[in-house]
Amino acid sequence: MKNMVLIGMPGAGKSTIGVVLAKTLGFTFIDSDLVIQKRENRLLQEIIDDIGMERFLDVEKEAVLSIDVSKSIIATGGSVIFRNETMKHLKKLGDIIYLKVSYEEIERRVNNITTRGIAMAKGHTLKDVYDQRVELYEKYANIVIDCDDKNLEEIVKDIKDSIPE
Ligand SMILES: Nc1ncnc2c1ncn2[C@@H]1O[C@H](COP(=O)(O)OP(=O)(O)O)[C@@H](O)[C@H]1O
Ligand SMILES: O=C(O)C1=C[C@@H](OP(=O)(O)O)[C@@H](O)[C@H](O)C1
Ligand SMILES: [Mg+2]
Repeated sequence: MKNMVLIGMPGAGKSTIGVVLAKTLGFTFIDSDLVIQKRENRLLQEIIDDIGMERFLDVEKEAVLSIDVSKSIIATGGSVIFRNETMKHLKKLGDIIYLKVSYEEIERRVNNITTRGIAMAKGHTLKDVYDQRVELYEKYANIVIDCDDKNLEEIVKDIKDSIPE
């Protein structure tokens, strides 16, 4: 059975919503960030600090390519859209669902950009990251869920309602 893949900005809710969605559908939950951390045996921020953004994206790619599952919700990291090969693999696994959240709301939620592990170019602000990524999230998604002003339960319902039969 097909999987559902959640994409979107850091702080969009991929990990928190993904686990609840999986539970209500009877699916398995996978967070690609945890796959990376287990393979590398260290935290995301430590990897990014050590090898830099570009090589982190390759580490992320290899971790995602190792995911071969069915009937699962896959929460990805926000930077997953930067490697086309990574996204091709995820597309093969299932529907790509973009959790769309306004910049203002992301800014409210993400107040630890230097420690929560964001793959961003030197000198870039969170706004630069947002503006650069939005079109990529939209390009790869086949389902877009507007998440502003909605609680977790409402978003889970919207995702379930959006799934093609
Ligand atoms: N719909 C929502 N409304 C308000 N806060 C939310 C919502 N979804 C997630 N959050 C909060 O945003 C933060 C980041 O969520 P997280 O699932 O870690 O995002 P991601 O995995 O996309 O980076 C968490 O503190 C979470 O409680
Ligand atoms: O957006 C990013 O650059 C990243 C987001 C993180 O995941 P979340 O989106 O779950 O925070 C994680 O994959 C990594 O540290 C890079
Ligand atoms: Mg997450």
